[in-house]
Amino acid sequence: MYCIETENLSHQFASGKNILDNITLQVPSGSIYGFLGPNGAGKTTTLRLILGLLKKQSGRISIFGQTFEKNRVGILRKLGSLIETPSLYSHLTAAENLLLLQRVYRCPLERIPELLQLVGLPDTGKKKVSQFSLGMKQRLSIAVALLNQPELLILDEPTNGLDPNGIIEMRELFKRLNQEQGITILISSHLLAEIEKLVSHVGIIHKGQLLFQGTLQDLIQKQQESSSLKLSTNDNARALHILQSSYPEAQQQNGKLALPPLANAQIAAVNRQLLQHGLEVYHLAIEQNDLESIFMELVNN
Ligand SMILES: Nc1ncnc2c1ncn2[C@@H]1O[C@H](COP(=O)(O)OP(=O)(O)OP(=O)(O)O)[C@@H](O)[C@H]1O
Repeated sequence: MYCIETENLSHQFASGKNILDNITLQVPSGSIYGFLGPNGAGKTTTLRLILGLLKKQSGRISIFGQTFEKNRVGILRKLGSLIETPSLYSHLTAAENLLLLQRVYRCPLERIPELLQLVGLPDTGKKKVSQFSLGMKQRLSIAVALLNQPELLILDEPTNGLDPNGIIEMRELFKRLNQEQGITILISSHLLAEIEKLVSHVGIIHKGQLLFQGTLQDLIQKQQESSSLKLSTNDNARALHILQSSYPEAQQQNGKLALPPLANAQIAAVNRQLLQHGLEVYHLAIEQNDLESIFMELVNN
């Protein structure tokens, strides 16, 4: 069952250009779904449409199995979000900010110190939000998003402005919320490396088109399929000529020769063949693209 499902979601701003083109997003219940794409890809626009912050032009959006337009209030009650700049009262403290919303949501008062502890802001006391760093504001905004005990969290680049330690802490927090409280999390980022240790599912968007959607495992599978046997010798041009008789797909790549991934016996045969032709083999190894290069490959094609 999908917690969020969009079907053929398209969007244009005044320029008339399609910013989103038939996006069919499927976020499984209980997942941590990484929504990835470079700057300007259309991530925020998609998330704003899902949250009803932008008026939908075409396509279908369902959340918790319900059509968004028909069940807006019920859906929003079970959802927490952090989109773009957090809206906080800068002349109030962290606890005062939460207190205001605690009254709106009518949740227990004890939830405030609990949440401040959870997001790593237990000691800000009388400090006003105007004196907070960007990272502290991000943490407080996450506390705000968690106040109504949501079943679904939608977070747009939530680690923006955090230092490396803060990023790790946030990642741990999101993991805990997912594992211990079963909260489904949709999180956007332009850096795969930042979320690959966190997510169970990935969607990759570029220029308004969804280029890939699947489990992280599916993406890793893609990575393994794109591995290659790399070698270098004292005369790569001659080695290439020799190898192309058995492997026509062999090619030069960044100063090395690249062949499809081979089994050990075939690798040994390649080595023997080159030695028999009097070549010196300096390097012979299977190299895997890292996930980041798979992402860049998808985006650049
Ligand atoms: N209100 C708007 N009016 C016109 N164009 C807009 C508006 N909002 C976004 N865009 C354009 O839509 C495209 C997608 O923007 P969006 O903010 O959704 O991308 P993004 O993937 O979230 O990027 P980033 O990581 O930089 O936030 C961009 O080309 C942007 O300039």
